[in-house]
Amino acid sequence: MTDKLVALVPAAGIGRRMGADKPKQYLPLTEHCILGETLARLLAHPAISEVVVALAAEDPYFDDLAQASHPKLRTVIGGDERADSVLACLAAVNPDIAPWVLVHDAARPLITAGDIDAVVKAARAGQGAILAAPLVDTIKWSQDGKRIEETVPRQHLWRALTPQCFPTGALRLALSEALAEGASITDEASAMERLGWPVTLVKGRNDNIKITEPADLPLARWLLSQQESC
Ligand SMILES: Nc1ccn([C@@H]2O[C@H](COP(=O)(O)OP(=O)(O)OP(=O)(O)O)[C@@H](O)[C@H]2O)c(=O)n1
Ligand SMILES: C[C@](O)(CO)[C@H](O)COP(=O)(O)O
Repeated sequence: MTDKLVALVPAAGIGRRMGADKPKQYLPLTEHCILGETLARLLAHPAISEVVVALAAEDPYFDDLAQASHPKLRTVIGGDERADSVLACLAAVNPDIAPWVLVHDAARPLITAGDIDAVVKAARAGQGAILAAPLVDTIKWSQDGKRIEETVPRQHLWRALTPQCFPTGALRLALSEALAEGASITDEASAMERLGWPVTLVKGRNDNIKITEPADLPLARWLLSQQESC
């Protein structure tokens, strides 16, 4: 891997669905909180030269993290939506120096070096790639969330995960345009898809969960113990 690769970490969310007394990324997980564990893994990866983290304005927690003063780490102020936070990170990256970025949710602390390598390799072999997981359940469509309208074929459906790896300049353009046009953008690939950009799917590990609700915390701790015994 030759070109400089910068990791962008949106970490400015409030964790509404977690319903804790602080944003979920600061809840304890290992010896680190969720964000600390995510950053420790990204900072330890040899292909990642820098990590840019988007934080909420006046975040009172970040400075207490062990990783806060790491020389490879920079912080920016995030925005109202995840895409605004990613765009704020992108504004801090020079595409001439770092032509590729790797966007990874703070809330996915179980990311492994192997999955990072796989998505970066696929991205560079094409024009961008994301980790994803094929759906394994039978899928129902319901308008009102009560009565089933139909069963949807699942064979072409995937769940988008992170990291997602794209050329820096193209991603900045795609996100800026999408937000300017009021599109709902919940991951980087969806901004690139709007421009007809080819995005490669890379099957990721099942343990790369996004910690979203209270039950995800004990699950994440158990998955972590299984990674440690691998
Ligand atoms: N304005 C926002 C919203 C989200 N995020 C980040 O985007 C990632 C994925 O978002 P999600 O898991 O949905 O986190 P929250 O938005 O905090 O959760 P909720 O939707 O339950 O409030 C998280 O690392 C979160 O901190 C962000 O940087 N800026
Ligand atoms: C990017 C993402 O992690 C893909 O699964 C996810 O879309 C971000 O979380 P959100 O709940 O959609 O903001």
